[in-house]
Amino acid sequence: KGTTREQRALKYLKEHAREGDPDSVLETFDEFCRTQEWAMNAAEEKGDILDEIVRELRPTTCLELGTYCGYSAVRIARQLSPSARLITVEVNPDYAAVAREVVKLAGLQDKIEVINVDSGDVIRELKDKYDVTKLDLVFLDHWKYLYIRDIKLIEEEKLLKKGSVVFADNVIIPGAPGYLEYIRGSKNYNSTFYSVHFEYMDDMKDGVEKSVYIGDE
Ligand SMILES: O=C(NCCO)c1cc(-c2ccc(F)cc2)cc(O)c1O
Ligand SMILES: [Mg+2]
Repeated sequence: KGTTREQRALKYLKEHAREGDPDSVLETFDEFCRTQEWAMNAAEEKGDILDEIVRELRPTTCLELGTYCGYSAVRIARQLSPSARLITVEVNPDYAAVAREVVKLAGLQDKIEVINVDSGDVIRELKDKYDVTKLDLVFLDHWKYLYIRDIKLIEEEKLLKKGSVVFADNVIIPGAPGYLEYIRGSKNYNSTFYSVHFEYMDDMKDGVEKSVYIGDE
């Protein structure tokens, strides 16, 4: 076909979603994944939990690791207040290119910055290069073996404050080696596990973990 699944998804969104309408982009993306081709978006059930976290937390500065096509970036940013923003990091250039288009289609390019780098490099630069003081919300959804490395980097950089939320996808499928043990064993977090369906698969169970930072700043 010469096109990638992500490019086919973008084409479908451009043809079927209402431009400038984030809700329409998300609904259309879910429809694509249920009727045309599966994709590793956070999807409806995980998305509803993410929506609730954003509504309750009212974050000013959000960091997402693992943009993919921008589904969860749009999901987060559509509820952000006017001055709030989301920095989303994607190491794969093809995914980042599609994500930028999806963000633009949703009309959220003023709230979302897609950065095509390795998460380990950008976390060290957030304060100096990206003008970040503290992170109110972190969404971990990138390579699963990097969750543990990157949460330790985020702590090392003192980017969390009391009440900051770290939300992790896929803690069951594929699982994030060492992450659950680390975060649940740490006195600096209060963690809650949510049993959810794996994206677009009503007969498969995954899990997400919400951890509230209560440690020293
Ligand atoms: O690797 C993932 N994300 C980082 C790369 O962008 C990822 C993978 C899967 C998945 C895929 C294939 C399968 F068979 C099982 C799990 C699901 C997800 O939600 C994910 O976030
Ligand atoms: Mg995921």
